[in-house]
Amino acid sequence: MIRVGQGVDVHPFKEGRPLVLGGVTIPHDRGLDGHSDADAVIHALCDALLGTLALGDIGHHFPPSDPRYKGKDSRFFLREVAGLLRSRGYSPHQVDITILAERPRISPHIPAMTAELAACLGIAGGDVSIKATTTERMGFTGREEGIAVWAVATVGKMASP
Ligand SMILES: Nc1ccn([C@@H]2O[C@H](COP(=O)(O)O)[C@@H](O)[C@H]2O)c(=O)n1
Ligand SMILES: C[C@@]1(CO)OP(=O)(O)OP(=O)(O)OC[C@H]1O
Repeated sequence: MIRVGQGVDVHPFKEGRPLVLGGVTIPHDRGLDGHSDADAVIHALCDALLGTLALGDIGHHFPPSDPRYKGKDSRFFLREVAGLLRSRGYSPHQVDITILAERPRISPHIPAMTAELAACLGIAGGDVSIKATTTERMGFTGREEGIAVWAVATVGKMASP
């Protein structure tokens, strides 16, 4: 049986922090603020994956009040979420992600991000779709106050051993 989940994450820009998206550090004059490395791509994807089995959200599993997650590489959260799904008999099948950002240009980094996410999830690169769009200078992303990410994921029941 196939199940579907969706997730959204938003982080504000902050000067003096690296910009990490999809497990990749992207050259830019500022990064995203957050308790972890603030990788909004991975956070939205974790929420989509958790949504497939109605398992709550990333903050429920990895509370921002927990000092263990301060500055944490978000690939850790993604691997943990994939493991949680597998422990319940489901594996990630396919993900589709849209990044809303006026700047920087995301498209040159999509191949590296795709490889990172596929490796964390144990799926083929062809099952990871990442897209980017500006919001034509409108709204908080258009004013470059932050970045927003939407993600959809499907998971499937694993064959019994
Ligand atoms: N931060 C971004 C935003 C967009 N792109 C790429 O540019 C194309 C055109 O974007 P529009 O917002 O004008 O539709 C889009 O198809 C993306 O491939 C990008 O790389 N980085
Ligand atoms: C990732 C966590 C980890 O403490 O913190 P943040 O980096 O602030 O990111 P957010 O998207 O607010 O999700 C909540 C937390 O799980």
